[in-house]
Amino acid sequence: MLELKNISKAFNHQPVLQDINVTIADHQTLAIVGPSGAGKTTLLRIIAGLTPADGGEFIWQGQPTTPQRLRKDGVIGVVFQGFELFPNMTVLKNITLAPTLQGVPEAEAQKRAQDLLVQLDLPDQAEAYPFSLSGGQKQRIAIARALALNPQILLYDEPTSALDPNLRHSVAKLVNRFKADGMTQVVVTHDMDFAQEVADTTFTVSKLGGDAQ
Ligand SMILES: Nc1ncnc2c1ncn2[C@@H]1O[C@H](COP(=O)(O)OP(=O)(O)OP(=O)(O)O)[C@@H](O)[C@H]1O
Repeated sequence: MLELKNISKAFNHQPVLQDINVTIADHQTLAIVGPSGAGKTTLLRIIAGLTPADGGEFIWQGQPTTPQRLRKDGVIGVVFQGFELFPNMTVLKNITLAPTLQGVPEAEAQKRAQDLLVQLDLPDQAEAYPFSLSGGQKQRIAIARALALNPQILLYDEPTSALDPNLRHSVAKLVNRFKADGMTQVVVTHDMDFAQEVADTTFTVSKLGGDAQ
């Protein structure tokens, strides 16, 4: 369980998040929803250790921690909204790069990547480059890349927004399949139908400080 207590964040003295208290329960899916500009992505980036909070506490399995430490320890994996695959690398290399940089032997990283590709229904794409893949395939590669580091919490930023609307249900099925396998997941989304399909708990971020300038 990861607890966030009194998390706050401002950009240019404009408060975006104030006193956010939310618990990410083990083996469940938390949906973070709220209006555009409310700070959903900012909250996800704070949890991922990509944006520092201005204040607040993080408690992981009962112990105080920081998101930067969780990220360093491989607790958290992130699937970015635009997938952010490396365009000059094959699918296989996209998935094995981070584990090999962390010292996992190449052969072992490749074996895990191949297993993930099978699991995600992309067994024949290992040597393909991202440009040749559909949006749905790119997303599954981005998920495989995040899973390659064996995270305990998987975060997704707007997983349906870059996809054809009719893929929404297949993404929801995937998220629910991971949950059945015991994964803890956090999904930032503005898509309430999607949130309803996947979430055990929904956390609404309210808009502070008016519209972005
Ligand atoms: N790096 C930054 N520098 C300055 N302002 C930022 C930065 N990142 C986000 N903001 C501002 O913080 C506010 C919240 O942005 P954020 O992207 O977290 O909202 P969101 O709820 O995810 O919105 P959307 O649903 O439109 O993606 C916005 O006003 C945005 O302009």
